[in-house]
Amino acid sequence: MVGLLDAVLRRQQLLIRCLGQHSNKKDICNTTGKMQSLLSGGVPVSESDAIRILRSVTPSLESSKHKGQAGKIAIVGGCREYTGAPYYSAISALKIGADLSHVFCTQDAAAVIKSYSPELIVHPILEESYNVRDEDRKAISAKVIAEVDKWIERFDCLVIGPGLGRDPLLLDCVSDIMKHAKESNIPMVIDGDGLSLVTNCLDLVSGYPLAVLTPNVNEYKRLVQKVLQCEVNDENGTQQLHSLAKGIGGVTILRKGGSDYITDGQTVSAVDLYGSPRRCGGQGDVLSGSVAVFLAWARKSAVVEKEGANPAILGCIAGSVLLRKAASLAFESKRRSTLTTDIIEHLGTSLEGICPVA
Ligand SMILES: NC(=O)C1=CN([C@@H]2O[C@H](COP(=O)(O)OP(=O)(O)OC[C@H]3O[C@@H](n4cnc5c(N)ncnc54)[C@H](OP(=O)(O)O)[C@@H]3O)[C@@H](O)[C@H]2O)[C@@H](O)CC1
Ligand SMILES: Nc1ncnc2c1ncn2[C@@H]1O[C@H](COP(=O)(O)OP(=O)(O)OP(=O)(O)O)[C@@H](O)[C@H]1O
Ligand SMILES: [Mg+2]
Repeated sequence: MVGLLDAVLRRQQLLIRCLGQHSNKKDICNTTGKMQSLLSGGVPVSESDAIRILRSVTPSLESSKHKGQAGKIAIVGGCREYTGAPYYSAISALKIGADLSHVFCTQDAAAVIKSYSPELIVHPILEESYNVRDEDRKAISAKVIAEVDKWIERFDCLVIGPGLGRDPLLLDCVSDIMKHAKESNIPMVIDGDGLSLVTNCLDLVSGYPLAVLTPNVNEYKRLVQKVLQCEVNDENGTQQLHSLAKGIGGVTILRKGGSDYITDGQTVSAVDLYGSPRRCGGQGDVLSGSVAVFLAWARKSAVVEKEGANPAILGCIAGSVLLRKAASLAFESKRRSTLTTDIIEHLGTSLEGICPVA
């Protein structure tokens, strides 16, 4: 993989981070067969590279391990309007192999999310403005952060934003949660309404290498406008993505779309393995939960601890590849009626196909 990255990225004078053995450019073009769909300069991750990355970060299952060692993930999201998004993200984390998955959401959302699955640990602690008198806002914010603080150090990764909504009081509380997570060195995957919060307050993530932003087309456009003060330009797409990551400062960005582009401001990788033509809502939420697990696993893997690879990049590549494999399997059987819940049902078999349990 590294040889290919070198060959293509040297043109852009980007610093390459080494992950292992490389195949050559021709092999990778043949494997993906989609070079023309990539932004110029984006480096496609071949199927064999993807498999190597997934295997390098996925931990073995051993009877000596205790509950929690395979990952404790928390989703901050879920409000009156949206209960599906935090559920998709949280259940995906469990289906991939995390041991515990928590959801911090509003009271309205909590009972609904619990009813989807007994596997999730749901904390009904967030508050929206409509439910709170002005004079109580400060006390409510303090209560929310105190509740989250009881747990935060135990988590291996937070996902901020799936179905969070845009209520100002709620977003103020989530800003505080993010500040505490940063102080405690907890990785954060930021998606959906979390990205709207971050776009309006870049300080929440800037300079934090354990932050991963996963914008869709709209979220990316708003980030580019805010940070680079220009419009999205796909003619120069790789360079623009690179500039965006640099502009925010030290975060990793996964730009979602027909191909997923991933950068930490140094390398730009592209995942364009075939997924599914169904664009049902919720696939980005599955991705956020998946990236959270793989990022948490990657931090403890030899490729990060001994070779110094960036766990955020590995987590993004692994999450993107697995989602696409699962979407492809779901589409094979469900065709036009494929839904996000069908894709979630294929996460386990997709990972088992690549990293079988010994
Ligand atoms: N079941 C649930 O609970 C789910 C809840 N979710 C939660 O919803 C919240 C808001 O997230 P979001 O993604 O809907 O908001 P945003 O990015 O503003 O997009 C809004 C509009 O942009 C457009 N549009 C989208 N893609 C486009 C494209 N490729 N190219 C062009 N246009 C495109 C499209 O507009 P339209 O086509 O309708 O005009 C779309 O409707 C957030 O909390 C999220 O987590 C979701 O996770 C889904 C499952
Ligand atoms: N045109 C496409 N072709 C193939 N795969 C795509 C395409 N667009 C998105 N995807 C895949 O779907 C995943 C989710 O991307 P999407 O742009 O739908 O996110 P989103 O809008 O945040 O989703 P959500 O509905 O969960 O909010 C991406 O990781 C990507 O792999
Ligand atoms: Mg989304």
